[in-house]
Amino acid sequence: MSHSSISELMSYLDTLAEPRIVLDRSYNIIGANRAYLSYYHVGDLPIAGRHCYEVSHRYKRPCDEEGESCPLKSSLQSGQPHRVLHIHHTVRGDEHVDVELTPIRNAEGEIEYFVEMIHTVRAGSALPEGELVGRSAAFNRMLEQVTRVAPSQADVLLLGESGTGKELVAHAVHDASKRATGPFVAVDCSSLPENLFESELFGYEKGAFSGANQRKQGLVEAASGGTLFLDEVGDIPLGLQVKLLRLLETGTYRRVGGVEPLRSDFRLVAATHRDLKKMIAEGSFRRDLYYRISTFPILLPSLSERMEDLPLLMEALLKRISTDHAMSIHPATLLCLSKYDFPGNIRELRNLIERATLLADGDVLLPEHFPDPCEEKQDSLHSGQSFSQVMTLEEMEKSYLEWQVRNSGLGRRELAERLGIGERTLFRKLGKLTKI
Ligand SMILES: Nc1ncnc2c1ncn2[C@@H]1O[C@H](COP(=O)(O)OP(=O)(O)OP(=O)(O)O)[C@@H](O)[C@H]1O
Repeated sequence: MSHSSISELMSYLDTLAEPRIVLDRSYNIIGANRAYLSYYHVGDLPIAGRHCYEVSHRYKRPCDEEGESCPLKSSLQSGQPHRVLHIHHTVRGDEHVDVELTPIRNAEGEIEYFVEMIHTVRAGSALPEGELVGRSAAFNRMLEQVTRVAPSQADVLLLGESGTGKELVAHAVHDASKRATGPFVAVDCSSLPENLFESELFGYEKGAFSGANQRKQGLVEAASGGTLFLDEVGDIPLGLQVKLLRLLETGTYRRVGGVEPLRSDFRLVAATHRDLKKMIAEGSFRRDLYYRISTFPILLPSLSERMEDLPLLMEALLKRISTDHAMSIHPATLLCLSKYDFPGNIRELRNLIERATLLADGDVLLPEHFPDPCEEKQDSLHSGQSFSQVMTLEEMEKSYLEWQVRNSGLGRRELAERLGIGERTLFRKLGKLTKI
């Protein structure tokens, strides 16, 4: 591509409101549009010639060498455009962004440059101020799927253990869709008794049964123009599954006691913590309904699969709990909670934090305020027993650091300083909490 064609391309990219850069095959930035320059900390040095991973991530090496997927590498290998969700350092702090790379070929058909398009993702947040927060690889994979499916009309099936955030994700799908200004109607299928299910969902006509003094709108009708969220869809009794299937197939339903077929235009987001395939094998869930609702399944990670998010989640949940003074979390608390497996996931974490804020007299949440997960653990190094058994130097170092975090009474910055290492190194050495 000639110099003048690059300038023409750059002047076109300058007219666009979202950040764009042109890269060569070696991650060098050839040019950036105005939106990019105002969105990222570019400093005083000229942008041309700097590496994309340095400006967007502050990495010293390409993303794939830092354990992330690199769209440039994927695009070079496949010759196709590539899209990934990354967290970038922007002027507003760390943000989830949808990065799309499109290869540009020269006259010989070889890839010479790439245009990188960056869209901010508002569905999730890497900062504690957000609603749906997270920054771990497992969370980012889930958010990437939300970002892909939300703008489409496709029905979504959210699969995950109880308390993993299925309702929050259903909201995020709705908010990022074209129906965002329409209603979001949530139905908890597990709490609806079988005899009320139909009348609640489809409504009823006056006189349909004794007590039906006037016509009542059903939830399906209320969701028209928006999203219908069927939580615990696996709990719908078999007899009613066929009625739901008919509604989804034809878009029509009848009020209880009504004859006229009615139409509702909603997008379905269903969720369950059950294993629907196993239920099909056992005969308690209809196969045809499963295929109808599982167009786009999204697996929500359990909290134990995204433990790097623990500090961020704790901070976010603490902000939501109203206390009369600001509270903080002691590093020893983080350490002990990081070893707990949270069967109740984020809901359990929220409840534990709420209880801890009531138990704490001061403004720091200590392990003793989390009695169940943090009950006294055997501290081998402390008791001196460790020296009678051989352990690797790495294990020894970890035990020592854990003991210091628990017993030194120092904050994490101070402790790291006294140990002569950086804060991140301290927590990396401690194991799971790699991204504190
Ligand atoms: N990523 C997240 N960031 C912040 N808060 C979260 C996140 N995920 C879940 N929560 C919080 O955890 C709690 C449980 O979430 P939610 O009710 O969405 O879970 P669920 O999977 O729908 O649970 P169930 O299956 O029991 O209905 C809520 O208070 C929610 O705000």
